[in-house]
Amino acid sequence: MSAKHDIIRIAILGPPGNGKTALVVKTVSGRFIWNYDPTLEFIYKHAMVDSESGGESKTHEMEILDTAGYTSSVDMDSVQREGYIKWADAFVLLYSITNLNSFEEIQSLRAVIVESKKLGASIAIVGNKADLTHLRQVKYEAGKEYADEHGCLSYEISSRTDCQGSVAQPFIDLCREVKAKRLREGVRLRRRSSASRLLRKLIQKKLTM
Ligand SMILES: Nc1nc2c(ncn2[C@@H]2O[C@H](COP(=O)(O)OP(=O)(O)OP(=O)(O)O)[C@@H](O)[C@H]2O)c(=O)[nH]1
Repeated sequence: MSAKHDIIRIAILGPPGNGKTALVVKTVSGRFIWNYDPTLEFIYKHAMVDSESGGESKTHEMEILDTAGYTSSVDMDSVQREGYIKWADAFVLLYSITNLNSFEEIQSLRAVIVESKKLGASIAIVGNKADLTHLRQVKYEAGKEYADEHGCLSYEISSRTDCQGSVAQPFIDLCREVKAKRLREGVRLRRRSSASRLLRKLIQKKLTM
């Protein structure tokens, strides 16, 4: 069993009806389901094999929170939203390419997350329902440009038709990013504590001279 700090917590946020539950169900079970209870909120525990991570395959253990049952980020209880943001290491902000409002909505959500997560959040901007191109309201370039501009990962997916496993990619990439950040942070903290140990020794030496 892995240590608790190896588990990556990912919250899926976004306005309703754009496929948060469909995405998480597809990712963890490989199945697409048409109808869900919109008021349910779940945490799914999942392990995902990452075969491209540095040659040998690695497993990412994650908890995925499917948030549900609110009508917009403005309506979402701010305490509840703060709770989600505090809980998560990384975020999937999900909009539908067929719904321009949903794209605007996730931009407000990103701003709230960035404001709250002082240490920097790992965020994937994900456009769902890519199978419905005839109903497209958000251009591929618009999603990509927005994500690039704000240092986020970006994807277009279809939870319905995906059969290549690409719905899993945002989760794998977020896990890689969070693990790399933790590694860098660990090295920085170790460096800082050995530097302060050295400083303490020098001061002690000076005092005893
Ligand atoms: N065509 C198509 N339909 C999708 C896709 N993903 C989800 N849907 C449909 O969109 C509707 C809403 O999906 P949900 O997964 O319930 O959306 P949600 O964001 O979880 O909604 P709330 O739980 O109300 O917040 C359902 O009818 C899904 O079947 C997709 O990639 N393509």
